Amino acid sequence: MADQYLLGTVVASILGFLLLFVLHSRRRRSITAAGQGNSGSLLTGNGEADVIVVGAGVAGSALAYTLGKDGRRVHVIERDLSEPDRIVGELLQPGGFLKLSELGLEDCVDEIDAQRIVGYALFKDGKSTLLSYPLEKFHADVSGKSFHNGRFIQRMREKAASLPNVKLEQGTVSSLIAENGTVKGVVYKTKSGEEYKAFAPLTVVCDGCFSNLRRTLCSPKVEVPSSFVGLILDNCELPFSNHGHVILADPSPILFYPISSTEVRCLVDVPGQKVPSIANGEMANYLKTAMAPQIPAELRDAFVAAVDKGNIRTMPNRSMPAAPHPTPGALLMGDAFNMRHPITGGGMTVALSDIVLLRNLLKPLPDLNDAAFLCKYLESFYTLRKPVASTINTLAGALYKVFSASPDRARTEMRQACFEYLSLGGVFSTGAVALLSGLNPRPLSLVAHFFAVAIYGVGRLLLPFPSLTRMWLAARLILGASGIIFPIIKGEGVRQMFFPATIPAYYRAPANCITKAYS
Ligand SMILES: Cc1cc2nc3c(=O)[nH]c(=O)nc-3n(C[C@H](O)[C@H](O)[C@H](O)COP(=O)(O)OP(=O)(O)OC[C@H]3O[C@@H](n4cnc5c(N)ncnc54)[C@H](O)[C@@H]3O)c2cc1C
Repeated sequence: MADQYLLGTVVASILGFLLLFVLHSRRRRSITAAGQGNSGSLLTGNGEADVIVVGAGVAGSALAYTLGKDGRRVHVIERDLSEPDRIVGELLQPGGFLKLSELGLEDCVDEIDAQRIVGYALFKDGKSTLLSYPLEKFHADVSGKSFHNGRFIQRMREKAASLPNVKLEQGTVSSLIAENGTVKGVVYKTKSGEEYKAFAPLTVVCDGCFSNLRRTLCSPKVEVPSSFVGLILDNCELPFSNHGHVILADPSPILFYPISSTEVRCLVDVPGQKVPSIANGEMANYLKTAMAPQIPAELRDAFVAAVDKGNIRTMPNRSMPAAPHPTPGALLMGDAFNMRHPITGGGMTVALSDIVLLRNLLKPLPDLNDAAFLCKYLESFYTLRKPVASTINTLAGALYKVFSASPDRARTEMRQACFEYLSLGGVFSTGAVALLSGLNPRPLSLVAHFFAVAIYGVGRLLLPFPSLTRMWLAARLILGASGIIFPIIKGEGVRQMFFPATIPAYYRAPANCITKAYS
């Protein structure tokens, strides 16, 4: 009897101990309220987060919020949680704002002194033309938004971190953890130098244009056609308020747009891989002697004052077509995945559009644990994103070339034709601006407008009296236009860009896919 009593006590103690242990470890596993910079040790061990997001820039913070809102447990690891101060991502196109709204993040442009942008003013050889975004069909709030990039990102980080199932932690991810070709998580270091591992069924790498982690997940073919040199003009009035300003300068364009109620961002494009040195004054000299004379008179003094003030920043303009290696357990997003020349300010629109698509694809999945299935399932993501992403990418590459000066006479004619075509107004400018703004990113419309510009250029050359020289120039113009656009389209993938209908229905319909996979 005493033995039975003793045995009962031991069994009860063991059960009690096990129960306490389970309860304790469950509490440890729950993801802590975000934004507190909690120790990463809470999240080591498989299955404790559903998704790890590397990088909380534009893409990472928007993704963390949207997946968190859908009930996923998200662990975001960001190298630096302080407010970024950079010259990138300061003008969100109206199409990007619509995507931001779809994600429920539209209030992130509130209270940051963001400016409403309703179109562009294009300047060439002392003439200007206004190109309005076709916003008539949209709610009054919809427009382009320009702001300090860091303020916008902090708002999105705060919003993601306000969800109880999102943990936002400061740390630098050094590598992905892979087992038998499947990514299981990441290794990261905190600010104090401690190294941790975090595991999740899905790791989304959003570590931006200088990504160190993308190498195993894609074949990066990065090109750097030019750099932007950034200045801030204080307390100056733009010739056309609430408009982005594009100056078709020589050798390449200069942009102006407001980023707050008192500041105007100026980005001067410098072609090639190298920029004049800022340290020895070469840059200031270049800006004042070569660029300032090409700037509209209303802005020149403020431009020179900004150069003299000395806060000159540079950033390489990179382009990289998306070339993923679909890998179980991991995905690339944002600039780590795909880049285009920033002349059209399309990067954030593509990133946000990709996030909306990914969110929609993941929504019906009850869990993300079957890495092989998820990887196969998400192959559709790469195809479905093409019409939007490739249109914006192709337009950026093509417009940068057309807007840049060239010693080639045919290219000079194409540049002039483009300015005049856009100045025609009506369907000619609206169609092109609808593409640029991300409001109607359709590949066929892009090709139609591009060749309409070329044909307009041919008309300028041949009418009213064609000569042999002009006919030859017109032929070269058409060849030059084809030489600009077709290689970019080829890089983007012709079939996926123009024939998305050829995607097997299996991939296009998440619901079918799940029924199939789980039946
Ligand atoms: C000069 C220039 C101007 C531009 N202007 C515009 C514009 O006006 N409009 C527009 O739409 N687009 C613009 N773009 C493009 C736009 O900036 C990008 O498309 C956008 O910022 C991409 O977002 P992202 O989240 O991928 O990268 P980012 O916003 O750069 O975020 C990457 C994040 O990852 C973090 N990170 C990096 N490595 C690690 C690591 N190892 N571990 C943890 N965290 C890490 C970084 O700290 C950063 O916070 C511009 C680009 C350039 C170069």
